[in-house]
This record gives sequence, C-alpha cells and structure tokens, in this order.
Amino acid sequence: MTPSVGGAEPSIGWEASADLVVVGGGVAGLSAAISATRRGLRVVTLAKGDASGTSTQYAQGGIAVPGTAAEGDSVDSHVHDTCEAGVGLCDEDAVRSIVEAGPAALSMLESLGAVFDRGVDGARARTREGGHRVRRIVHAGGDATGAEVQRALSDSMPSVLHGTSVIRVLVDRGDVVGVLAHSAAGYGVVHAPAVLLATGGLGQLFSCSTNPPEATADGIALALDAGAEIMDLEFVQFHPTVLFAPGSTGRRPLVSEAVRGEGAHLVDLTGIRFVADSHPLGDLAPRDVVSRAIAERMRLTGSDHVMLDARAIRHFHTRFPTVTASCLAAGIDPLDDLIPIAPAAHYSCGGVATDVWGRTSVPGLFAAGEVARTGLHGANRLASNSLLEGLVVGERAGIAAAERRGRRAEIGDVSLPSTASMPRATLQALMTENAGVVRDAEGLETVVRALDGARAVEMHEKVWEDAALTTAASVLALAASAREESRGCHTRRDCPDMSSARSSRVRRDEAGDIEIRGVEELTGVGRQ
Ligand SMILES: Cc1cc2nc3c(=O)[nH]c(=O)nc-3n(C[C@H](O)[C@H](O)[C@H](O)COP(=O)(O)OP(=O)(O)OC[C@H]3O[C@@H](n4cnc5c(N)ncnc54)[C@H](O)[C@@H]3O)c2cc1C
Ligand SMILES: N[C@@H](CC(=O)O)C(=O)O
Repeated sequence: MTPSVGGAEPSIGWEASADLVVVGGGVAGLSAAISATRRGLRVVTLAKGDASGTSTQYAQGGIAVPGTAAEGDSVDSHVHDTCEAGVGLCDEDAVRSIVEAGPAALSMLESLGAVFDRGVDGARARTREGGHRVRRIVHAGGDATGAEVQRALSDSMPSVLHGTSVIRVLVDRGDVVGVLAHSAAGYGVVHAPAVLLATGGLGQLFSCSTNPPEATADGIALALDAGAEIMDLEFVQFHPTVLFAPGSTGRRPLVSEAVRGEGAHLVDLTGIRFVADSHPLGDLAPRDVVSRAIAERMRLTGSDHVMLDARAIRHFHTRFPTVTASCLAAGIDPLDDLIPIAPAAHYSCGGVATDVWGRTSVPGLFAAGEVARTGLHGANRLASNSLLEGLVVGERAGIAAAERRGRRAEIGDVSLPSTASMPRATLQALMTENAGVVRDAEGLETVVRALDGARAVEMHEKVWEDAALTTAASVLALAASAREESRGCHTRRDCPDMSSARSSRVRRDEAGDIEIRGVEELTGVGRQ
C-alpha cells in the first residue's frame, strides 16, 4: 500500500487550546462532550457537517436497552443475542459492560429532555428487530429515534464548531498534543492532551448507502496516521431493507427493521417468502443472514431488488412516519403496495481498537461510536446496539479524558503529508463491485491492486475525504483478502467455511505502509 510521504506545511491562521478536543457532533461525540464538560474539562467540539449531517440524525428503529424480568428480558438475554449476532468475535466482557450501562444511559438522555414513545399503560414502548429474541428496543417519534437523540444532545451542547474538518491528530513523542483542522477561516490548530475521534462510519465507500455524505471514514485515517490500530474493518454491515429505485446511488432511505418487527415479511418478485427457512428467527434473523438471503434471491431470479410486504401493519403511517414519507415520495403507499428494497452499506462493525472507555493504544487518543471497535459488535452488529454504544462509551470517554488533564500539549511543526487518493466515484464503483455483500479472492485482489496504483496527491482540504476513504478501502480490502473464511457480514463465496475466531489487526509500520497482522489465523475450517 502506498505510504504517506513528504509533507507540505500549511499556513496556520487560527489557534485554540482545550483539555479535550471532540471530533464529531453525533451521539458519541456529544455524549462525550457533555460528560467531560460536566467534569470541568475545557472541551472544544469540532464537526465538519451541521447537526443533521450525522448518522445519528437518521437512526430509525431505536435504542436496544435490556428490559426487566417482568418484561421478559434481562442483561444476560441481551448479551446472548449480541454475541450470537457477532458470530464468535464479540468480546463478552465488553458486551456485558456496555449492555449493563444501557438503562442508565437512557435515563441520562431523558434527563436531557429526550422523549421516548410510551404505550397506553404509560410504560416505554418496545419493538423488535433482527436478531433480538424479545421486544427490547425503545424508540421515539415512531421511527425517528435518531432525530430525537440528536435534538436532545445538540440542545444540551450548543457550542459545537460546525464546518470544521479535522485533518490530522498531532502526536509528539508518542503523546497526543492536539489537532490540525480546516474551517472557513483556513487551517488552524487546537492544542490539547486528549482527542476523541467520534467521526462515525464509512458508508461513502460504496455507491449506495444509508449514511449521510459526511460518512467518509475520516477517523480511520486519522487514527492510523496517529499510530493506532484498526480491528475487524472487513465487517461492513449491509442493511437488508433499503428503499430501492432503479439506477439510484448515494444516500438511500432506510426501511427500518422494526417494520419487520411489527409483522412485515420479505417476498421475491413472484410473491414467494424466501427468508423464513434460512434461520430459526425467519424474517427477523440477524441482518447478515437476511442480507445474504436477499442477495442470493436476487442472483437466482436475476432481479435487482425484492419486496417487503407491510400491508398487514395497521396504523403504518403513524407508527412509521419517516418510512411512510420516503415511500410516499417514491409513489408507494405501504398500506396498499409492496415496498421495493435491496441491501445497501449501512454500518462499520470494526474500527479503531479501544477499550470500553474509548482508550486507544496511543496515549491521549480516544475513539467512540461507529468509528471505534470496542468488541461489542464482533463480526455483525445486533440491530440498535449502535446508539447504545455511542451513548455509553461516549459518556465514559468524556470521563476517561480527565486523566489527561494538565499534560503538556505543545504543537511543534505541522505538516500535511501527501497520500494516496482515488477519485470517489471510481472508488465507490470498485468497492461496490468487489467488496459488497458477497466477496471472493479475485475481486478483493482487484481492489488491492487498484489501490496500490492510486496516485499519491498533495494533501489539502479538498482531497482529504477521498484520501481517507482510500486509506479505509486499503485496510478493508487487505483484511477481507486475508480473512479466508465466511463469518458474520463478511461472506466469501470462495471460502464458505469458518476458521477459529480471530480479529484482524491493521496499523501503519515505521515506513508508513499499511500492515496486517495475524493473517495466517484468519484462514478457514468449519461451517458458519
Ligand atoms: C439510516 C440509519 C438508520 C440507523 N438506525 C439505527 C437505529 O435505529 N439504532 C441504532 O442503534 N443505530 C442505528 N443506525 C446506526 C447509528 O445511527 C450510527 O452508527 C450512530 O448514530 C453513529 O454515531 P456516531 O456519533 O459514531 O457518528 P455520527 O452520528 O455519524 O456523527 C459523526 C460526526 O463526525 C463528524 N465528522 C466526521 N469526520 C470529521 C472530521 N474529519 N472532522 C470533523 N468532524 C468530522 C460529522 O460531521 C458528524 O458530526 C442507523 C444508521 C443509519 C445511517
Ligand atoms: N435499528 C437499525 C436500523 C433500522 O432498521 O431501523 C439499526 O440498528 O441500524
């Protein structure tokens, strides 16, 4: 892989200092900023997009939080479902730690003014999604949970500097000392002994995604550049039910899994139910199982979509106002019509390796939310566990960052190394063709070769996102090539078997090359 080389010196137009820089204004970043501010830390929160330019804003189904025994649920049951969906790669201690903290995180959100839907008995309404054995997912505004979470957190943390992109995390003698950023005022630096990456996902790697345009994997590139390790990036979750329109690309509207939780089911274009037999949970099997079943059905029938039949759901329009609006805009009324859907890139299960307090291996560098890999998701995230993780680990990272208070944070010379960058449309087509729901060695090799040939460009604010996507694609392709097995949301048509469970680990070596470790352990025996 092409290493970072050279280093132009940007002209620094502005400067600030803080105890903690939070990079990102979604659920993880804002939870951290609020908790650190409450502990008296001086926090600077930077976000390249506005408050609606987050995946958090678009979250639909809800937040998975274990219910009580009276509700037929328990922490153990939630841990069990999470680990089962994660197919052997979850860290059970991390899962338990995060799941146990769910009820307190929900109360914290409510104390900030978030309002969740309640049933006629006044108790929080709970729905089901894929992989959950019980109804444990709390929701707001029917299917507008993310918008309510974002509103409550943004109202509580109004001081976010939107329109500011972080381009480098600055490290001096192994310790974080701040960030280099770019805004309308030009390049600037923030001196700080602690930096939290809460930059969200990487959906823009693919031609069709549920993610907003801001989801360009920046945190992966920033963390690698700073010396941190990336784990399990090959596990990209493709959401099974994304509204289909012929030839469409870019951000596509989601049709929440909760629609199936309330009774909808999938049929092919001839009306045959085809998911029911692939898993004991049928249409509510974990997401990877359903996406694979859809991809296989599309391949067998030569179609580019299948159908979701939600006509039996009474009150669809009021229960799912967001999905209704997207469908009506496309000329489909879910009460009368089948909804055309196809899988699309949705969530990055892997990311920057952290503990459950957001700490990475680089002193002073933290990561939380979708960009991080805590061990909660393993090879396939359980539905609605992401907002939970963002709330819990975000808040904890804000606490852990206090341990860096008072450390030296002097920024010396700042450079912008040139780096490999592939034009976005070319990269998306390459990844969609070769690294989607079903992969093989030949396709992944094509990706690795193309990325090896990507031109090194001088880094500046206009190429930054494409360069970050190119770096993330390199990590993903290397890890997916090395993983000669099928597990969770990484499916290899040439390697259908499963090996002993191991995570992939990638970092930059001393020459700046992207290096993968533990490759020999990712090679397969035994079936998924
Ligand atoms: C359509 C949709 C529906 C979903 N539904 C659910 C659901 O029901 N339940 C659930 O648990 N999960 C759901 N998810 C997943 C979940 O919403 C996300 O994983 C989660 O919100 C991510 O939160 P985050 O704080 O990590 O990142 P985000 O909310 O994506 O925020 C990222 C922030 O980082 C900023 N940023 C990025 N790069 C930079 C940079 N270089 N410099 C400065 N700022 C930067 C962005 O501007 C943004 O403010 C859904 C996702 C989508 C897309
Ligand atoms: N809740 C889902 C999204 C959905 O289907 O509503 C998620 O966790 O991504």
